[in-house]
Amino acid sequence: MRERLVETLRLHLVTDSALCGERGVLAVVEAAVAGGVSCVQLREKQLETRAFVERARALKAWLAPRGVPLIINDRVDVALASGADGVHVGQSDMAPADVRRLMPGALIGLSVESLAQLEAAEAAPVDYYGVSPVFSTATKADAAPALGLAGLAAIRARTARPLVAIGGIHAGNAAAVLAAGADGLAVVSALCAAADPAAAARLLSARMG
Ligand SMILES: Cc1ncc(COP(=O)(O)OP(=O)(O)O)c(N)n1
Ligand SMILES: Cc1ncsc1CCOP(=O)(O)O
Ligand SMILES: [Mg+2]
Repeated sequence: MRERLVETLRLHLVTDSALCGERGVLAVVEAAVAGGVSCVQLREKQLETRAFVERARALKAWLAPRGVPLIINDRVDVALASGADGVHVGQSDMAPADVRRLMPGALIGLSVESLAQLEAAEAAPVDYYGVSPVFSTATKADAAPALGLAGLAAIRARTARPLVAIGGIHAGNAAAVLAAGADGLAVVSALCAAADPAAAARLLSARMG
């Protein structure tokens, strides 16, 4: 069961519509999945609710027949309305226990930015942690200070739960992040800003061994 979950979380595309540009989010998702992405998180910070639900439904309709789960960032209402597979919440978003009550069978991720947060998170009903951010990143302006590989390793040493590393990850450092204890990698700019997201996903997958 854990192995199956880890396989699902292995290479996680987190979308950014500005970085996807005129190609659109769906086209970038399609290319990234063709290149080996195993899970997609739809992250929309500006979109109005109705458009967010419509985009989520369109992604879900394309991803479901391909067996790739769709996770919604922040918004349980959007996840429920679109039939998404899961929700990713951070430390100030809806509490995981409330997400679990609303979506009992969902895949739930929680961001962990420090050892203190990890200690509190261990009692939460979640499936994986987003270890955030491993490296500094321009993609998220309000990200916590970077943990570095040593910070990731310290979290690895204190939990058996699956860890998805995020923040500044690309083909050049993917192997080192896995070696420090991550089970999966989540990337935004390395895929959404790539000229060829399918080739970028293939390269990342190859570097992950
Ligand atoms: C896999 C993964 N890990 C961490 C995050 C960050 O979530 P959060 O801290 O809630 O910040 P926002 O993404 O909402 O800006 C994530 N999205 N995915
Ligand atoms: C959403 C998010 N959460 C923590 S860092 C981050 C952004 C990661 O973006 P990138 O992969 O471009 O560094
Ligand atoms: Mg959030």
